[in-house]
Amino acid sequence: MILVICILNTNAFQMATPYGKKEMSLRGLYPVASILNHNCVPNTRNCFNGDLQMTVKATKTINAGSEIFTCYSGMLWGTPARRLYLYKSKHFLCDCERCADPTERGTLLAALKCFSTECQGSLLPIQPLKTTTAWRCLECGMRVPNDNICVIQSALGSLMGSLDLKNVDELENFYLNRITRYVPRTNQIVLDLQCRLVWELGETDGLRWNGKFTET
Ligand SMILES: C[S@@+](CC[C@H](N)C(=O)[O-])C[C@H]1O[C@@H](n2cnc3c(N)ncnc32)[C@H](O)[C@@H]1O
Repeated sequence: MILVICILNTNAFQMATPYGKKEMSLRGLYPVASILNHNCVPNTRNCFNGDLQMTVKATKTINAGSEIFTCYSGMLWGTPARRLYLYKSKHFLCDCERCADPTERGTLLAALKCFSTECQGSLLPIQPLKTTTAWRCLECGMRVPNDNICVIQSALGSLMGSLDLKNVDELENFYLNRITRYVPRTNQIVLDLQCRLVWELGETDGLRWNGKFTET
């Protein structure tokens, strides 16, 4: 008899929270859960107990006969980031409803600032399921070729890579004073910074939430 065991997620997954110092990188073998297909709006979430046993819990009503989905990628990543990750690590291009919606259900997670200096609008992919799609400003309609978008995305990646994520003052300063010069507040980078800051300010000794973290 051949027993086939699938690895649910070949990437190290994090216990507790991806932002905390208590995080551990582990790999797990979960043969039943590994059967689940991916959707960017999944109807389940994975929970782990202290013995690392996994429970798959429904997050909404799942009618009989409907497919049970998990999410292989980050839930708060924008469509280009999710699709690239899924393609590189799982070898498929997701074409779910969320990926097909340029606004991602109005969340604008991948939005970039319009290239026109007179415009305050957000750029979004015109055809998000096409990897080389041009982007267009929701406000002024300006069309930007995909190559130019890639340059900005790569520069943002380098900018984020240069940040010391453990330095709360640096993170806070970057969040309050710099990042929104480059991307709209809806962008996944802003959300990620907010989550990191909430975690660090809430959980680090001496940095308890004290009104220091204020929106401007
Ligand atoms: C962990 S397996 C999932 C179970 C697999 N569908 C099976 O039948 O054994 C992961 C693989 O399933 C496929 N897959 C999962 N979700 C998908 C989706 N939304 N669209 C296309 N392929 C998907 C991809 O080939 C991916 O690498």
